[in-house]
Amino acid sequence: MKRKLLTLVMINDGSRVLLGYKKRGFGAGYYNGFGGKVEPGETVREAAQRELVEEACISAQDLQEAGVLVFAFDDQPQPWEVHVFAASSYVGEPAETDEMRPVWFAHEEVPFDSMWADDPIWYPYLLRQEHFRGVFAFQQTTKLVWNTMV
Ligand SMILES: CN1CCN(c2cc(NC3CC3)nc(N)n2)CC1
Repeated sequence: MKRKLLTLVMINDGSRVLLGYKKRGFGAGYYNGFGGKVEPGETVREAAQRELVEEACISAQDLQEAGVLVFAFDDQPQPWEVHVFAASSYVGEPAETDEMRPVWFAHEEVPFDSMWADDPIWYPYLLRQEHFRGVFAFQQTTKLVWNTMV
């Protein structure tokens, strides 16, 4: 089955991670990395870079593939395939946009209670810079019901 391709960029400077407070739309009220849809005619990597500029006004210099997250929802047939990238250096200064308010968090202070339920499961791999692949099933797109990290 064709999957919906999405991107997520995590800026990790080794001791802190830059998260965006989502001000509206899907996931509003949660902290997350920066990302969005892959448009026709662009690669996943190009889409990741574009969304980072649009949402946080910075351009990553050392974007690396960090992992892939697949989400199956019980209220929609098409699974999501989220390509997660990590970067430690960027050009520009993180700035608030209509979508996102950028905030730095120490690795030990990541606000998981204001984030998607899958995040605590894969962040440890991200912070240890180990490539991860996870498959998640969500009920009513809010309650994580099952997960396997492969
Ligand atoms: C533009 N994308 C949307 C999806 N997204 C997600 C999703 C997610 N869980 C899924 C149950 C929703 N968990 C994180 N951390 N990010 C990344 C950005």
